[in-house]
Amino acid sequence: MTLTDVSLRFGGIHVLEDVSLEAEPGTVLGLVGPNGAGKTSLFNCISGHYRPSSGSIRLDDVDALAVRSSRLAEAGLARTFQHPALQLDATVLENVLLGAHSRLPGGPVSWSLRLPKTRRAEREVRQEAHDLLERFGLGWAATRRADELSHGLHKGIELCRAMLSRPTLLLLDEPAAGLSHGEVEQFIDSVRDMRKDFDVTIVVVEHHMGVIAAITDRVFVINQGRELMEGTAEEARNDPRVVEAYLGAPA
Ligand SMILES: Nc1ncnc2c1ncn2[C@@H]1O[C@H](COP(=O)(O)OP(=O)(O)OP(=O)(O)O)[C@@H](O)[C@H]1O
Repeated sequence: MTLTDVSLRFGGIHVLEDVSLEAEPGTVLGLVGPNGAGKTSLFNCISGHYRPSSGSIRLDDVDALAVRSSRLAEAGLARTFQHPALQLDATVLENVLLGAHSRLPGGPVSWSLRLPKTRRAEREVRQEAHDLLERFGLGWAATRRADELSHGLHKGIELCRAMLSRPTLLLLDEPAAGLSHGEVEQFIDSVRDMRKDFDVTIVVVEHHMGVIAAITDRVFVINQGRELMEGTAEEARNDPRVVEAYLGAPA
């Protein structure tokens, strides 16, 4: 994924100013910065929820700004949200299966006719959904209604749903927020596990610097809509400009 000179304005407010960054294939890039820095807005630009005022966004060889946002999943993009958006009255498995919509052959007509091709595809994605739930420690919850489960488990379900679309680029928005200590450990293990077995590039917004240090190859620090620095998590942690941006006073 490559962003070049991405700017975003709402009226007179400059939310992002000439942001350029690159996530190398197969790596994990952390996007960090104080509250209001523009991290979620940048995610919204990549996922097509916001249209930048200028600049370019490329996902591999796809010009993301030339594709309708509803088509970005087919181009390999998946994301999770700060507050998981689940169908609360559906089961965990049904929620995860929603992630497969961009992969299934045919349209609504072939689905309603239940053609052999669509039935076979449905069996395959069900099996994959079960495998993902097992992998992320949620196999036991497959038939439970989502509203019976905790916030931490909702985040795990959302991650399975995103992975079922077989993304090449996965955007995670504050995946560790509101998780218990044990759930944070499980999340870190899940990301390490995903890196081994899936060909996916991950960009993660996260305030929990322990998580950032544990899972990222590089971090991009943003402040007031602009790049502050880029480097390893360790370099960011020791950079006086970053400390100042977070604490609001010279280091
Ligand atoms: N739709 C919008 N209209 C107007 N201003 C917006 C809009 N979306 C975001 N902003 C502004 O853009 C700035 C950056 O917000 P953003 O949510 O991207 O920051 P963030 O770094 O994700 O913050 P946090 O860590 O608190 O989630 C804020 O000043 C916010 O008010």
